[in-house]
Amino acid sequence: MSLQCGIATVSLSGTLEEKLRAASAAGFDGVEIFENDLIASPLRPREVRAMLDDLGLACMLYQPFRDFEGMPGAMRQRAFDRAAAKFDLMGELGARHILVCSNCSPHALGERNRIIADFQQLGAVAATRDIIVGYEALAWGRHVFDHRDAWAIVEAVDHPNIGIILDSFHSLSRGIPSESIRSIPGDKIAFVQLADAPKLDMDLLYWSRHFRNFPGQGGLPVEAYVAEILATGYSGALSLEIFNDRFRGWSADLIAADGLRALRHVEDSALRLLDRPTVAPSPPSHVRPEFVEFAVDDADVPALETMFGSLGFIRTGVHPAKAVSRWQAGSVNLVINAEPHGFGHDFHSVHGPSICAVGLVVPDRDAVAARAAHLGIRAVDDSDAPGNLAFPALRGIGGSLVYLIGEGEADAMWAGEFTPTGAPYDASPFAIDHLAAVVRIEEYLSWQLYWRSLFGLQQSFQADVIDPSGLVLSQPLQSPDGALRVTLNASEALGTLSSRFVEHNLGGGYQHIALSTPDLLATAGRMAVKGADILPIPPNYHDDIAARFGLDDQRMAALAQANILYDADGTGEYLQLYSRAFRKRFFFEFVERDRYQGYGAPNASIRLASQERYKKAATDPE
Ligand SMILES: O=C(O)c1ccc(O)c(O)c1
Ligand SMILES: [Mg+2]
Repeated sequence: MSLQCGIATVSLSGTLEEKLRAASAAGFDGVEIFENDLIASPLRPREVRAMLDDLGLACMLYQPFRDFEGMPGAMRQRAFDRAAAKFDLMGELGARHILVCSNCSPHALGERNRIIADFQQLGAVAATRDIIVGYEALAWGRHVFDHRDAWAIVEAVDHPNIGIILDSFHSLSRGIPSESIRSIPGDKIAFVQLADAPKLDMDLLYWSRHFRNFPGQGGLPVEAYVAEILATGYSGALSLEIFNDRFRGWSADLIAADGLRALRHVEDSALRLLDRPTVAPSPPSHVRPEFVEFAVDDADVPALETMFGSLGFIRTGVHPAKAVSRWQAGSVNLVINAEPHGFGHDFHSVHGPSICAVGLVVPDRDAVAARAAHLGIRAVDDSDAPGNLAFPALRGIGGSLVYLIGEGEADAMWAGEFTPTGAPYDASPFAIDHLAAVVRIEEYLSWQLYWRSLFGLQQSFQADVIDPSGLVLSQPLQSPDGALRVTLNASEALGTLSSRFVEHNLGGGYQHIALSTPDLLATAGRMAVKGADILPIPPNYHDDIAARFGLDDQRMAALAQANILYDADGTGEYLQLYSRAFRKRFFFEFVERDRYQGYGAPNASIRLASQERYKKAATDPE
């Protein structure tokens, strides 16, 4: 079962025409016409209707109609006159449903019987025009600000043309229990608007008007909210109503495509909560990284091999016919792709030396591919696939690829692609801890939705990191068992390392790979012997750590000498060491994680300041 999908025009950037085209191109069934978008448009309502018909979009809702119920004296008649004018307009527009949001006017009377009587009278007018009026409790309404009160009113009104409109933001921002929806019969729900939002402690109106985002991009329990709505038997549309400053400043087409993905995802999750059949396979129960592929050219290969070797990797395989090699340490596989043709080459031409693909192991790769298709995530077909890896690949961050490898298929893949070098294999005991990507600020929420909807990753708290040149946002995402961790970083400030990366790379991409090791001091010692190029950390930092955590002098001296960063979260400890970047692009982090759940956020600004010192180093090749 799938409900119709809608989006409010206020969610998208551009003119009304651009908004409608974007909604149609993304595959929505209809739109909510937001009044301001219509008022500001040169198109007359009939022309909008014609355009909607051409685009195959329904006009699902006209909204908002403000300050209607409980108006005193002459203002009451004005409210009814305004309503009649809007009903006329709806006739031209082809809209059957209108949203009346709870009154915010200081003049509004909170008298319940008056409010009920007003809606009964409005229902009578609406009935003559076959219009359905939905009453929405704004979280900041003057007298009605809770959907339970709105429902009590609608129930008492008891008119077939008056229903309730549920908007997840208004309910969930106030922490109203979603179970309260159970008492509403599905056919009294006139319409459903969905929005998520980051958890912020903020004035409700400001939070709603600037920070809403798509379900699956924020921190509100929208899935359970939708499950309660579906359980009522509601059969109308699910529609996105997002007020977000970044959405207003970004491509309507990209935002609309994300919106449809978000709706499909939230409906799928809600059906799963209800144990009902769904259209798409579930997110994989387990996902872990198997390899990271680097696109370089011939000239880069010696330097990259020197870097990998100095960090403790060993070349264990070479492709029999291609300039492709496999490097291993512990369970980590790195692939160097310097082929003069194919995907890696094309990627390098655009982005320079960079990470062009990651390989992820999942229990059932066809199921993940089918889920991706349902979510509108593009698969890369065989003809443009790099090399001849016989695995489905999906479009990933910055145009890189995500290879899907079935559980138990990796060994055959390596054996089929690479001739072993026979190099003695006593490499460092590394495992991939996390993949750190940097994306444009406008795409920051988009990539969160990608990882959450497709792979079921969960978000933890966003860190605000201070780069010497501005603020960087960092959002960790991880699979429920912690086997795949991704951090997404983005910055509005032009000079930050994140922004410089996006600029040099011509778009987002993976900036560093964090590898875990059971003994970071020993690892650092081995790297020092091999001449690894490590990011120096200033002594002031270690003086502070010594004072803050009371570590003993000997241990502190060893960490300082090895340029290791330290953090503790009350449960466990986290040690971090960074390589210098390769050609100012990507770098490695090495971590020792002892029951610690975070990513060393307090150290990020120290690391960024240390990297900043190399920003303009004259000796660097780029
Ligand atoms: O912010 C507002 O005023 C507003 C208007 C209409 C809505 O449906 C809504 O949820 C909020
Ligand atoms: Mg709303």
